[in-house]
Formats: sequence, structure tokens, C-alpha cells
Amino acid sequence: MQSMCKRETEPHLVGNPVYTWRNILLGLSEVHCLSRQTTSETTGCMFLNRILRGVQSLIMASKYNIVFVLGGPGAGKGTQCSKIVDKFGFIHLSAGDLLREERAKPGSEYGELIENHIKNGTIVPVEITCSLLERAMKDSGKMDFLIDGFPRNQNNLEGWNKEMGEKVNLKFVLFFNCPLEVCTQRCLDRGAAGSGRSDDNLESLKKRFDTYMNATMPIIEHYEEQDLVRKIDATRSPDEVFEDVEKLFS
Ligand SMILES: Nc1ncnc2c1ncn2[C@@H]1O[C@H](COP(=O)(O)OP(=O)(O)OP(=O)(O)O)[C@@H](O)[C@H]1O
Ligand SMILES: Nc1ccn([C@H]2C[C@H](O)[C@@H](COP(=O)(O)O)O2)c(=O)n1
Repeated sequence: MQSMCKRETEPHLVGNPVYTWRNILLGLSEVHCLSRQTTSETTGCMFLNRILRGVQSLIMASKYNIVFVLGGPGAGKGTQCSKIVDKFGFIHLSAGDLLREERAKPGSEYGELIENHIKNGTIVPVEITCSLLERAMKDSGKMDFLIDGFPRNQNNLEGWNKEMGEKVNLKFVLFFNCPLEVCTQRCLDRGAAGSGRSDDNLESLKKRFDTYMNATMPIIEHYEEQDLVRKIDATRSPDEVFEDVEKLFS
């Protein structure tokens, strides 16, 4: 029964896979010893509970931690994500950027389809976007991600839940709330400053806003019902917005 004295209980190690496995093995050996030395059901249950807690902690430690980042076109999602990356070390994955990269690959079988969706402000089928996101997550070798501009519609949500639901721990949804007029002006300014984006023009923006209101807002409402949405007033300056954002990560 010496192993009981050696049990590690440091809170900062909870979630660390090595620590968790060690406690599971210690718990198992204790149960094994107990079954030979005592018939006390209460003590046996106590150790089984510890093992279960260890298993739960191991499962959580092996999942990706993600924050979905949503808001209208030009609300400032990318701008705030780079500040979060600098201060809190998350990996920023923008669904739009990944799709633009895929579109630019010579010979990509999805290039044309992606371009049509981007120009029309409609949403690329989830199988493509989800596989780009999962690949980027795996390739990074990291566990904490900001997933920017996703899920944007019901198809995104369902496809993600099916493919990734069990592999991630969704911490919350960061929602940048910004009126359409402010968003429009920011995107037009971004276009005028040479973003090179084929959708920073009034015609595409109208379609993007339609998609945002009709397809993305219901997704935000879906997460609101689960109390997962953290709403930020995105109309202020980037630094002022970040003052609110950083409180959520501290
Ligand atoms: N708080 C802010 N105040 C003024 N301008 C901002 C603010 N945040 C971002 N911008 C500017 O607005 C433009 C859009 O910002 P950003 O690219 O971060 O938005 P986004 O939500 O990621 O857009 P999209 O969804 O279209 O990719 C950029 O030119 C950026 O510099
Ligand atoms: N989940 C997503 C995200 C983006 N797209 C396409 C369609 C968008 O208009 C475009 C630009 O995205 P942004 O950079 O503004 O986030 O990319 C998509 O189809 N699905």
C-alpha cells in the first residue's frame, strides 16, 4: 500500500497525460491490493472513483482546446486573433485563409469551387473546410486553437460535430458584434488599401452580409442557447476591443 503515499496531487499537473496515467496505474494497483487485503466496499469505491477521474482527465488532456471566433465580415476577427496569439499562444486558424490557400494551389481540385463561393459570399461545403482545418491542427502539433470564421452555417456545424465533435473541447465562442455599416466601411478600406481580396467590394459584401445574417446568426444563437457565446462590442478601437477580449483568456 506504499503507492498511496506516493500519489501526486499537484493541481498544476492535472491534465498532464503522464501524471494522469501514473495516477491511474497507482489507483489500479491499490484496488488490486485492496481486493486481497480488505473487503471494504466504500474504500474500493473511493479508489475506483479516483481511477475514473484520472481517465476523464486523460480524455480531456488528449482533446484539442478550441475557441470559435465569429462576427460579420470586417468585424475585426483576424485583428483580434493575432493579438490573442501574441499574448496567449493560441494557434490561429482562419477558415477563409485556409480556403484561399487551397484555392491558390496549382491544380487544386477545389480551386474553382472555392473561388465561386468566395465571390458569391456563399459557404464552401464543410467536407472541404473541415478537412483543411483538421489537417492544419494536426500539422501544428499544438493543442490550443482559435478557429476563425467557422462554423458559418448549419452544414458547417453538423459536419464539424460529426467529424471533430469528439476530438475537441469547445471552450467558448468569441463573437465580435459590429453593425453592418461599420463592417462594410472596414472591408472597403481594406480593399482600397490593397488587400487583393476578390470579395472586398460592395457587390460581394452585400452577399456576404446576407449569408452572415441568414446562415451564421442562427449558429451564434445555437451556441447562445448553450451559454457558450462571449459577446464583444467590436465597434471600438482594436486596443479597446482587446481589453475586453483578454479578460476571457486570462
Ligand atoms: N477595431 C477596429 N477598428 C477599426 N478598424 C479595424 C478594427 N479591427 C480591424 N480593423 C480593420 O478592419 C479591417 C477588417 O479587419 P479584420 O481583417 O481583422 O476583420 P475580419 O473580421 O477578420 O474580416 P473578414 O471576416 O472579412 O476576414 C482590417 O483592415 C483591419 O485593419
Ligand atoms: N467557414 C467558412 C469560412 C469562409 N468561407 C469562404 C466564404 C467567405 O465569404 C470567404 C471569406 O471568409 P473570411 O476570410 O471573411 O472569414 O471564405 C467559407 O466558405 N466557409
